[in-house]
Amino acid sequence: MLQSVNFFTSSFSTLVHIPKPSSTTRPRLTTLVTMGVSATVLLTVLSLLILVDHFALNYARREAQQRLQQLSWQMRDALNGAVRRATGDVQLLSSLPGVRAARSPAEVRQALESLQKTFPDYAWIGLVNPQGVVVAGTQGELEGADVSGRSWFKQGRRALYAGDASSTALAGQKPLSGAEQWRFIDAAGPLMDADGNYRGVLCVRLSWGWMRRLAQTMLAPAGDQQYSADLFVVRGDGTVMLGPPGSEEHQIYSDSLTMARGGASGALKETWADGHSYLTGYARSGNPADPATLSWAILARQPEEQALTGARALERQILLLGAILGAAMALAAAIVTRRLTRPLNELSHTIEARLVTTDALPTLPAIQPVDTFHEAQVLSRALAEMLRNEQHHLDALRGLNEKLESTVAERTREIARKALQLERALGQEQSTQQLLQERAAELRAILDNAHDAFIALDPGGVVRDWNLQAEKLLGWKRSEVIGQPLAAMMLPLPLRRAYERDMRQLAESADGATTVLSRRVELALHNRAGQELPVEVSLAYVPRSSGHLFIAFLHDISERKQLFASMEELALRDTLTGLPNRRALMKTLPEALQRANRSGQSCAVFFLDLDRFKQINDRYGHEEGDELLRQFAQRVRGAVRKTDTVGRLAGDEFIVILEMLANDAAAQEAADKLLPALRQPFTLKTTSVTLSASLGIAVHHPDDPQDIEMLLGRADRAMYRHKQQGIQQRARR
Ligand SMILES: Nc1nc2c(ncn2[C@@H]2O[C@H](COP(=O)(O)OP(=O)(O)OP(=O)(O)O)[C@@H](O)[C@H]2O)c(=O)[nH]1
Repeated sequence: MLQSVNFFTSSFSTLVHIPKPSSTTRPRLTTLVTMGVSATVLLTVLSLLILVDHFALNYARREAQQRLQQLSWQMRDALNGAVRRATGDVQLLSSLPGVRAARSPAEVRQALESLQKTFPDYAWIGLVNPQGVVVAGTQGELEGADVSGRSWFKQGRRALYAGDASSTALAGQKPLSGAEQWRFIDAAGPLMDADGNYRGVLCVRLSWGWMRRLAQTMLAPAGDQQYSADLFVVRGDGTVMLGPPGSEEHQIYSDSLTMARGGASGALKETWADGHSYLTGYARSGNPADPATLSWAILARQPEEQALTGARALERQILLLGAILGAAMALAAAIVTRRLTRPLNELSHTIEARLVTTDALPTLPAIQPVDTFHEAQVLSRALAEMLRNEQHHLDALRGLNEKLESTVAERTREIARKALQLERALGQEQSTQQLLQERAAELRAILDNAHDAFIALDPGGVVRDWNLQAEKLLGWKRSEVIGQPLAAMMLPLPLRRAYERDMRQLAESADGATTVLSRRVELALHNRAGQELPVEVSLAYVPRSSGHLFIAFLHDISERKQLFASMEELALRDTLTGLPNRRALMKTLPEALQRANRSGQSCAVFFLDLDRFKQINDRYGHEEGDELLRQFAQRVRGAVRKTDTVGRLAGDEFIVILEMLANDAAAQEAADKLLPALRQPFTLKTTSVTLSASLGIAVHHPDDPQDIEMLLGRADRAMYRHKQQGIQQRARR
């Protein structure tokens, strides 16, 4: 039963299609807007931070690299300047008359020492004679020493030369005053007299301490503020000449070194052998083609993290500032949003309050307009208008509801009626179903007890049903054949093809089905043992919704066939003598003629007729006559070959068919043998008789026409002539 619906028990929210607000699951507009604005502000600040951070770091890195590059250039220029000054001083000395035309070593020494005073970092200045022995040296050092093996002496003989002197080169000699750790820069050049004659080699030895001080000055330009960078001066073989503690006298490898050696200058970021990342400025001093210069690499490096210290500090400041700014903006957004959405909130609260209080009231409460800003004003007025409309609709719906209730009641009664009808129909359906089941059981029983075998086939020739009689007749159990193709199981091969063709035709044409199905056909099937079984089949066609069905009743006709065969046998036998009768002879004789034609060997027909047989009948009675006929037949049968045919034509007339004759005379020979045998006495029941028979011969040659009437006629006429001769002979006697 359907329940009627009262619209006026449902709530106002249902009528105006506004679902009741769920404050626990749905966030308020204020919250959403505040969260949205805050998230936007935070995202903006964060993006700005990332961008500023990225650009600040890149800028700081570039700045640091430029500083380091400039540092390497300054060091390079300082080294070049020092070497130029030393070689220039060698040239200056060689041009001084006090040196070129000195009369004593003391005079030379004086000139040398006055030069040393102008630049205290000259550790030693000396003049060497052409043999390589120091003639004069500042403070008398090394005078008399043999320096012919030194590079600067060998190179300085030919042209201006600059090179470094290691401690090993001075091994075994006392260190020069002011020298630092046995390391110097040597500048040497030839000394020529006024006439251009070679007078020896001048050497200026620059202390390494000068270079170290220069490096310190560069790294601490303001004196108290140390620039946290390392300076490397690297000789051509990669050995550090000047560098941070622990690196000197060791070889280094880096990309910047390779670049500097190639003559390039610049700055890059690279990882050094200690695994740290450095920014490195690089440059090369001197010129490899000029022996008066030092072609060394100058590297200025700074750990990347140190180079970016300032940028990192800026990064932290921006982060802090951004966080404060973001929080402030989010707070501001929340305040502004709250103020903006306040009218909407008021409207929402008003509606919620109405929704809660007016559920069961027939009249809807009014909505007060909100005038705070335009959109809220429009919204509140629209809602108020909508509510007025809804009130009209409510009134209309009330009327409709009353109509609907009566309609629903009517429909409910209608449905109850239909349900009752359906129930009855179902009851009928059940009884029909039961009837059908009973019919099916009856049919099954009929089929199983039927005298004939029953087989049902689907359109594909597959067995669908098989009764008990079919099991007995053909040998297969029902369970074995259901679902199997019939033809493959029990039809001989030639029949199977015809069967399949017929099945196809039946399946394709309904007309074909009726023509085939209206007939009874005899078939020879194979049973389970493989024996041939003659059956008479009557077919029926059962159309169904899901594919038609062929049903066949098979009747065993073995007995009928045997009876028919024995009747046919009887019809061809003479009942008195047991010999083939006239009908049989009329079938046998054409076959014998055909065989003669095929084999090419003649055959012959004897026409035999008993002489005066009527008298036997008349004198001794018919029974004795019959007996005589029987014995006569046996005697003829015994006097010819087994392959020859002996038959009784009628009364006392007999026919003998002789086949496979070697020649025409053979027939006569057979007759000559037969006739004497027939003249022997016949012992009957009451008496013994002797008689004769007349015999006519007709020979059929292979090429003769196949005319049995003509052949029998010839034999008959010959017999007649023979009989006439017999009569005449008896008359003469
Ligand atoms: N007992 C007996 N007699 C038969 C049978 N069929 C025919 N006959 C008799 O055989 C006799 C045949 O006689 P015919 O054909 O006149 O000739 P026939 O007496 O032998 O004289 P010819 O042939 O001229 O020598 C008839 O009297 C028939 O009744 C039979 O089945 N049994």
